[in-house]
Amino acid sequence: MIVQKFGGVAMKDKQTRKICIGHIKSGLENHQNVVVVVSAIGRGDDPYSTDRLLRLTDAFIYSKAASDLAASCGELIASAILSAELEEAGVPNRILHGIQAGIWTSGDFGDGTISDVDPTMIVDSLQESGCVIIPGFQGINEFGQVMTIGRGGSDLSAIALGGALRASHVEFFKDVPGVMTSDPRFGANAKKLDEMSIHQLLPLLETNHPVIQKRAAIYAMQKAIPLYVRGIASNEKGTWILP
Ligand SMILES: Nc1ncnc2c1ncn2[C@@H]1O[C@H](COP(=O)(O)OP(=O)(O)O)[C@@H](O)[C@H]1O
Ligand SMILES: N[C@@H](CC(=O)OP(=O)(O)O)C(=O)O
Repeated sequence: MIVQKFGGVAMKDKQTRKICIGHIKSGLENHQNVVVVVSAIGRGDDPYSTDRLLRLTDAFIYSKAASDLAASCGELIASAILSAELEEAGVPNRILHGIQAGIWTSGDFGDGTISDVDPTMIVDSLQESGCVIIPGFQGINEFGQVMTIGRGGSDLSAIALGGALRASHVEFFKDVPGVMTSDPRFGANAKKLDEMSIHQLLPLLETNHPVIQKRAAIYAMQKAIPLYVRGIASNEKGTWILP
């Protein structure tokens, strides 16, 4: 089995989600079981993006718990939409969230830490349907409250699930063809790397907009989980990041 993670850009609209569904179908053909981790749709001012949800009221400064609950809805909405569009494309699937997904968190609202992953319900669901969708960026604390796990945290959700499920690897679908020598937005000379170690990746994550969340990469290094970063829009080979 593999874990596939689709971020806000991949989930942007029905056209891009059609491409995601093509990748999920290929994942199912090649690996039988696919756990799909999704982020909230779009970026910035897009209606259901994380930034937009966090701006729903300035009163969120008085309740981090309420702010986290609102932010977590972006990934829930994205999961529901992708689930329906997968069914439309003939791919049966299940969504698990909250306590069902077994991602336990601790620490501060807005920046929770994954303390444990209990994949029991995911494993059970995979027996019924090879495709299980998990909303990224969130977990449940010991009091049953929803917590988010830091911006870009769906990468961490995907990697933590990959570790707990012993996935052969975790795939990330990005708006770049793979990990490049530098952020291609800031220079045309950036070259795609075919393979690297997680250790070699870490310095490239010291930026405001890293290709993978740094905390997620460190988790993958500690748990020795192989990662594959590839472009959404093509079948061009991406970048293998090996532990
Ligand atoms: N070394 C790098 N190689 C490729 N992309 C990079 C690199 N450093 C930063 N990036 C940025 O990472 C972005 C992709 O990550 P991100 O937007 O977080 O994906 P997601 O949609 O999954 O959240 C690219 O658009 C690019 O600007
Ligand atoms: N939606 C959350 C979590 C996330 O990981 O998003 P993305 O995969 O689109 O970077 C955020 O914006 O921080």
